[in-house]
Formats: sequence, C-alpha cells, structure tokens
Amino acid sequence: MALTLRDILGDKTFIIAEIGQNHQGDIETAKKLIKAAKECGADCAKFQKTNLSAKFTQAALNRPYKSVNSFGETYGEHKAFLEFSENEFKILQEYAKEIGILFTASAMDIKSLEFLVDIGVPFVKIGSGDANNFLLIEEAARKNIPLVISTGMQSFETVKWIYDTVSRYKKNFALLHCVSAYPTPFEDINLRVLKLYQEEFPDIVIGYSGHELGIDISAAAVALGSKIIERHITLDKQQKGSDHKCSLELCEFKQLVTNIRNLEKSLGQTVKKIQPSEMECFQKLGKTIVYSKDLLKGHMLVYGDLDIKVAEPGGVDGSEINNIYGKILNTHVLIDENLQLEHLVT
Ligand SMILES: CC(=O)N[C@H](C=O)[C@@H](O)[C@H](O)[C@H](O)COP(=O)(O)O
Ligand SMILES: C=C(OP(=O)(O)O)C(=O)O
Repeated sequence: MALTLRDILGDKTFIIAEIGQNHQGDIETAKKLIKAAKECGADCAKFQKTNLSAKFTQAALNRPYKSVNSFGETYGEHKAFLEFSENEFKILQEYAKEIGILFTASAMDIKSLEFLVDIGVPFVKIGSGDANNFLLIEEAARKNIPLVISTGMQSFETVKWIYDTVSRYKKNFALLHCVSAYPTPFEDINLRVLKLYQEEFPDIVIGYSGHELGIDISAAAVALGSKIIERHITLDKQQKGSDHKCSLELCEFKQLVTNIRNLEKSLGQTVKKIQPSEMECFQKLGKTIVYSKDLLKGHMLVYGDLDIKVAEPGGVDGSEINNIYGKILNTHVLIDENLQLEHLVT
C-alpha cells in the first residue's frame, strides 16, 4: 500500500533539496548534487520532469532564448539540453536509493506525471508553474499518490480551487506557499500567508518553497509552522543558469538544515516552567529572601524586614516574599542571613 504523505514526512520538518536544473544537464553533476543533499541532511532530492511537447506549444519551444542563462538558441533547445531522459531519471532514482535519500521530481505535464507515478516516486511535486494547470492537478488528484503543490504566481481563489479539487479525491497532499521571483524581494514574501493557509486548510500539510536570498526566512517559515521546506541547491552560485543565484551552496544549505533542526527543538511546548538546565545559573545568581536587619525572636515580619538578594547559601525563593509578611520569628536572626521556614512560628 502506498505511504501517506504524513508517513513520508514524519514528525520533523521535511526538507527538500531542489536540484531542479542546477545539474547543467550533466548526470554526474546531478549525482553529486543528490549526494550533497544527503550529506547536508535533506530528506529528499528533487528534480523537474518535463515532456517538452506536452508542456510547451511549438511556438513557445521556438521562442528565441537570448539570455546569459541560456543553453540553446531557442527555449526548446535550452530546455532539451537541461532535460534528462526517462532512462537517466531511473539511473538517478537508483543512485538516490543506493545512498539512502528519497528521490522525486515535479511533474510539469500529464505525461511526466504518468512517468513519475510509474517509476514509483514517494510523492509527486506540482510546481507553481502548474498550480493553475487544472487539467494536471485534477489528473494528479485522481492518482493514488501523495502530492506537494506549490502556489507561486497564483491568486488565493486559485489556491482554494486546488484545495477543493484535490480534497474531493484525497487529503493526501500539501500546499506550499511560494513566491516565484528569483530571488524573491523580502517585501514580497509575505510569510504570514502560511498562517492563512493553516487557518483555511487545517486538515492538510502546509509548507514553504523559498526563492529568497539566504537561509533566515526559510528557517522563520518553520517557526511559523511550515512542515515542508524546499530550497534550490547548487554546487556553485556563479554558474550559468536562471536558478543558481538564489540557490543555496552546500555549506549554506547544510547550515539551513542545522538551523531548522535546532529551531524544531527550540520551539518545544507551550509550557512555562523552570528548566533543569537553568539550575546552575539559578544556584549562582537566583535571588532568595534574606533579612534586611537583625531581628529578635517573637518579631512579626513586615515590609522592610526582608530583602531579596543573591545569598550564600540561597533559601526561600524571592517570589514567596508576600507570603512571609505577617509571620512571627521563633529565633533571633541577623542581617543578610537567609530566611528559612524553620525560623517561622507555624
Ligand atoms: C516556475 C518554475 O518552473 N520554477 C522552477 C522552480 O523553481 C525553476 O527552476 C524554473 O524551472 C527555472 O527558473 C527556469 O529557468 P529557465 O527558464 O532559464 O530554464
Ligand atoms: C517550480 C517548482 O517549484 P516551486 O514552485 O515550489 O518553486 C518545481 O518544483 O518545479
């Protein structure tokens, strides 16, 4: 039986290393990136799968692509250069299995969806470019496979359509907040959209696919409850290609994984209590109640008789002071001596 998305994701933030087309069309580079994703601690290495004639019209393929990031004269030639064959995909999938990292891709058309389902990826990603591809989404929703759907370049109405449509077939899917600008200006990110998605779609997993510079915002998305984080990775940001500049080099990506794991531990629970790890500091600097003057046996303690100081040894916690006023001393005490409950008439 196919695993559910929640089984696949587990309890921790699920981190997707988006290799995309940062392999420059070279399978050995793609393998290096898969290995790097594993070594950096990612949960999944992701590619993009396109069937060119299914994704593009002939005119779009013929469009000249004059750009420093172009690998061909036309957009079609460029995309063909960067696209792996089905066989190469299977080789990469096998390699990922060998080294122990999940492998998947975004399906950029229905033919690619069929292919990915056939080769048994654990879940299919639908990228932002296809979030308004109602034909692909409906088809993907019908398949018995978990989906992770990004929502860049879409209105909230379209996002609600995606949610309603996929929900008619299954709840085995996640929506990722995403802004498809490379890099995304900080003021366009609107991380609070995560809250909107969590409130509007409470029964599915919500995550974030980031294209901003740096790692802080993606870690912040985890603090805001994102259960999936996807970032592009690259071996070198200076390489030719549209995605390299806002991708993370391996040391940055590794740092992001570390930060997310530390953040998960740090988010903890909604419980305020003194932690055992605080005791060392409390024993050194925590304040306890002491007498502010010499006092005689039989004296009733009133405001002004007590102080709260770092004392040696410490005694009754400073927060108890209001419970001590009105009590009678059963012994003589000295200034700066720590108050002990045995000094009080019970
Ligand atoms: C929306 C979408 O698909 N975005 C993808 C995922 O983030 C990108 O990787 C694009 O494939 C890439 O930026 C395209 O670059 P070019 O046009 O140079 O091949
Ligand atoms: C375009 C993609 O992703 P996103 O929209 O999350 O950037 C993708 O996964 O191919």
